[in-house]
Amino acid sequence: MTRTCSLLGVPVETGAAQRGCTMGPASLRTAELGEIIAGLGWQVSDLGDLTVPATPARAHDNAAIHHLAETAALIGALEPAAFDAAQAHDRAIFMGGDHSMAAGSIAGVCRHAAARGRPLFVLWLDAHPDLHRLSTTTSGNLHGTPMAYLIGEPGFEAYPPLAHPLAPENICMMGIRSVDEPEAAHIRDRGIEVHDMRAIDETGVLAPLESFLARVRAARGLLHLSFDVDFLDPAIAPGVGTTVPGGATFREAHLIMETLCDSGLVTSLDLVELNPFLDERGRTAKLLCDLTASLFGRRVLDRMTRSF
Ligand SMILES: NC(=[NH2+])NCCC[C@H](N)C(=O)O
Ligand SMILES: [Mn+2]
Ligand SMILES: [Mn+2]
Repeated sequence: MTRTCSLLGVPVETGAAQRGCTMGPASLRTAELGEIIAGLGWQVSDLGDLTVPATPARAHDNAAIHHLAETAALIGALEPAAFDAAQAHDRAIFMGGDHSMAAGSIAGVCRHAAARGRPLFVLWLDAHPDLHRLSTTTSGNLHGTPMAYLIGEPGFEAYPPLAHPLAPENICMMGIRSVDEPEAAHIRDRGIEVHDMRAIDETGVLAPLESFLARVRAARGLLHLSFDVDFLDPAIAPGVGTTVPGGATFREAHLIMETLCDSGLVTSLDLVELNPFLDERGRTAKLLCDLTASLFGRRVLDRMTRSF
């Protein structure tokens, strides 16, 4: 039977410092994400873009925070949409949008996993852990907070209540190379598995990934991949507002996607932080499509000549 895959656009940029991520879903569609996945034998349904109801502004004790009400409304709208998409399709893709949306997509997928009686695991590919509480962010950019919310850190009363927190031991972060002190404290205290770029330089991506996948398999878990564009080196992926030098290479990223494909464990995916306003002739959008193709069964060596 043909396997099904849904695409949901989440055009939000209120969690970031710079504007532009609202164009992310359109850019991924222009780069033919849906057509590429369909070409690999999947039945693809584009669910269109999420609409988020307008809400009155809300203040917070932390005066740096901006767009709090918008972010809370986004999470409230995306959680049920993500739950429905995951329930109805074999794979669900959430096209961002800045990374604040992961608070809603992963919350919905967590509820879906719980409904199936399976634990949810998250592979977080990012330069940043996005583990700020509302009280610790100094930038006030709420794309720096979704992971803290999802693991049930305190102080998130302004966000929707979380029915199914994510177990910190079910998270694996790779590519991390920009961490603020309060985030480092959470990583230590909550025992989150983090492979920073130094570790990847030393071990490569395969060994830590395989051992995480073995844990997911042993627990009969569902696996969500949250892919922040700034995981990649800015030289190959310039279309993002929070570039950090020294990111993952083209080959490392494809190896991760192919290994995930072989595992058959990934059931949902965020593609976040794509900022087409900063991109160069669509090359970052095209690269994200190619990486997603590897996740859905394309072999990189078949298509090394594809130009972008
Ligand atoms: N999703 C992202 N790109 N997050 C970047 C966050 C950067 C920084 N830690 C902050 O809180 O402002
Ligand atoms: Mn991020
Ligand atoms: Mn990031």
